[in-house]
Amino acid sequence: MTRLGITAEDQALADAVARYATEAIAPLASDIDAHERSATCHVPGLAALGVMGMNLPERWGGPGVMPTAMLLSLVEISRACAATSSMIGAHYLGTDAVLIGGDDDQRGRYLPRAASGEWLAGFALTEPRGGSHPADLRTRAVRDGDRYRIDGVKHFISNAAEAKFLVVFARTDATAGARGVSAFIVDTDRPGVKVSAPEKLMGIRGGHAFEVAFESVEVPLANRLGDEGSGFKTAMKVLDNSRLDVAATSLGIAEAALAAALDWARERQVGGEALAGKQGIQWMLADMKLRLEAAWGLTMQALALRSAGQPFTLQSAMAKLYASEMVAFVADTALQIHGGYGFTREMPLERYVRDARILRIYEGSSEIQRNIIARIVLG
Ligand SMILES: CC(C)(COP(=O)(O)OP(=O)(O)OC[C@H]1O[C@@H](n2cnc3c(N)ncnc32)[C@H](O)[C@@H]1OP(=O)(O)O)[C@@H](O)C(=O)NCCC(=O)NCCSC(=O)CCS(=O)O
Repeated sequence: MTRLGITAEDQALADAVARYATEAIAPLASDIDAHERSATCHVPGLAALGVMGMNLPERWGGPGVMPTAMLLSLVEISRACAATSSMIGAHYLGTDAVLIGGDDDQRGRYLPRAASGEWLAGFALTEPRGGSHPADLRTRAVRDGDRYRIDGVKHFISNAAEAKFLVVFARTDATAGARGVSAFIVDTDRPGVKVSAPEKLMGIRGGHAFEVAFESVEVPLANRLGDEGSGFKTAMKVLDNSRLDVAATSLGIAEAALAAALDWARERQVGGEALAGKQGIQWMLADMKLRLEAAWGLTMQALALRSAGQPFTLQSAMAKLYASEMVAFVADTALQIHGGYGFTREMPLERYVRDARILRIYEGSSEIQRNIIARIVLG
């Protein structure tokens, strides 16, 4: 379907990613899910297409494309395998943090090798005692001359076991709330970095997430991103971006679920008539399409503002909230249309439903998005 606001160049890139996703990613999606295999097996192929650095400008190793091309690519990847998209999203969280919060020395040391797929990145903000209110985080970074010593525990950190580096948010001032949080690039091979076994997840099972303990981990001053106390704002800016990646994942799963439901409705015969001939099914399909298109609209609006360099916190929160709730409805309704077959693991519908569930939770739950929206509209 033609969408306004997409250039021929963006579309051509997304089409190349779509071909790769269909040929190389989709055939492995069910196996990755069933055996909880890491979706990082796709990193070399994705890097060759420029996807691992699509959030980065050419100067730092990216292909230098607009955010729209990146979003369309994530939609295509999610249509094939949401776990792969989630793994890429976590990589973008880490590299966006270096791009946004770092200086040119840090960008030069880390970003080109992340864009080439040689190094995987992650983003360590969430802690076991809470993820929704990161201003309360307890991980500490204590300065000692030209280095910091980091102690604390982070939870649900995607990519951690395979990441070359994590951007870790830690408290440098115990009394300053959000203004007491600083961000650090931590190489995961530093002594004292301990990564747990992967969590047992309901969905996106190939997007592995871990608890990571930091036990007196020494980090050079040269790896602090920005000034002391600037880490919270860096995290918030990164999350403005990443919530659109979650919207893209939602769109991709929903596109796949709707396509499956349409095929099934056309082919499945009940009482000598295709399901598609029944008004009850038609109304389900109409509601799915309606909500999917509304989510596209909100996402493209947020992207247009982001591309224009304008504030888009509100639009990003609305796109993430609406798209992640939309895909829950679309995936569940697609499964319903498939009846008992949709409930089997022979078909991808149950995977779509499971994969979609996290999208209402991570990178700010639906409730957090509502808080952000309400705060902004109330002024
Ligand atoms: C809901 C929250 C936004 C509320 O935050 P706070 O109330 O604690 O902080 P504020 O007072 O609003 O802001 C403090 C400070 O930061 C500035 N700020 C806030 N938002 C932005 C922004 N979007 N861009 C730039 N700056 C921002 C604000 O102006 C203040 O600055 P001053 O001090 O006044 O100068 C927040 O708690 C929130 O977003 N919570 C959700 C956290 C979340 O999404 N966690 C998920 C982590 S990542 C993940 O889940 C995936 C991990 S992975 O897959 O490995």
